[in-house]
Amino acid sequence: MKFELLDQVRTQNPIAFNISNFVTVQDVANGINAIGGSPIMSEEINEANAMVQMSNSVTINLGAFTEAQLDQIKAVGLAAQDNFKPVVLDPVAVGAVAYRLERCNQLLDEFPVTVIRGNAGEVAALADVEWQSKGIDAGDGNADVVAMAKALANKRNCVVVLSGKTDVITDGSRVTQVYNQTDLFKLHVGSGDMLSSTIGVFLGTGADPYEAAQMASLTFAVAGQVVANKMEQPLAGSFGPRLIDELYLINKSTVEAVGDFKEG
Ligand SMILES: Nc1ncnc2c1ncn2[C@@H]1O[C@H](COP(=O)(O)OP(=O)(O)OP(=O)(O)O)[C@@H](O)[C@H]1O
Ligand SMILES: Cc1ncsc1CCO
Ligand SMILES: [Mg+2]
Repeated sequence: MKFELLDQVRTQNPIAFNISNFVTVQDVANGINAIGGSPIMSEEINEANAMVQMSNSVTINLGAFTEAQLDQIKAVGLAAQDNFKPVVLDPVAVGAVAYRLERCNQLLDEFPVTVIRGNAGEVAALADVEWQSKGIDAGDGNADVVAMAKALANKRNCVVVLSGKTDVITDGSRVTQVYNQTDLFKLHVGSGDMLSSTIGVFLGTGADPYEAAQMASLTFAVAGQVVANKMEQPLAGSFGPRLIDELYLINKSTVEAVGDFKEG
């Protein structure tokens, strides 16, 4: 685990370009700022090239895209490819809506992505594995989550972060599992979006994508667990702002001390 990547994020303050969704954009922007990145959002195709060129990474969240916006998303993806900028893709609810799955797979055919971050239902859908997704949530299934994360990583030649009670990070051969967690993540809509954009910030340091995804996932999970442990009462409404505070306060020593993971 490259714990020092957290310090690198703070020193470099990478510009993290996000195509976000209107539901969670504020939490995503503040989360990026708190961990040490510099967020910028845009939905305008005419500035797609400029946005990508000035940014250190791109995070594409498919939470609430429209058909019209797909042209911008494709332009951004192709610009990232041309400019060697890492891309995180968050395939929101592709396991629950066939239209989303079709458009997401089309995008993945059109440009390469560095990391796909989704819940089990989303990863299953992209890996063609049987699973019962539920809206934006993971839903239920019996498939082996490590196997399907690896299958997707190999299919799309990228790193996959499959989030859940345990987070699975894989490049198709290596697998890391992060055990830190709190149920409060599930009560805060957009925890997953924030995890994806946090991965984008770590990728913006120029670090190896697998190592960046590992350390971003561990830092985010530890931050949530630290907040939950400090809360007098586990309340959904105050978890969100306190998570942003902890993303600001968290340091390498805390992640090293509290981090609970297995690398393989
Ligand atoms: N069952 C669970 N118990 C504890 N933590 C969880 C659980 N499921 C997910 N998490 C944590 O919640 C965070 C967000 O992951 P999740 O899988 O909920 O993403 P998501 O479904 O895309 O969320 P959202 O739609 O709210 O953005 C991750 O840090 C993950 O570790
Ligand atoms: C609730 C919701 N609907 C579309 S995106 C989103 C936020 C979680 O990604
Ligand atoms: Mg999600």
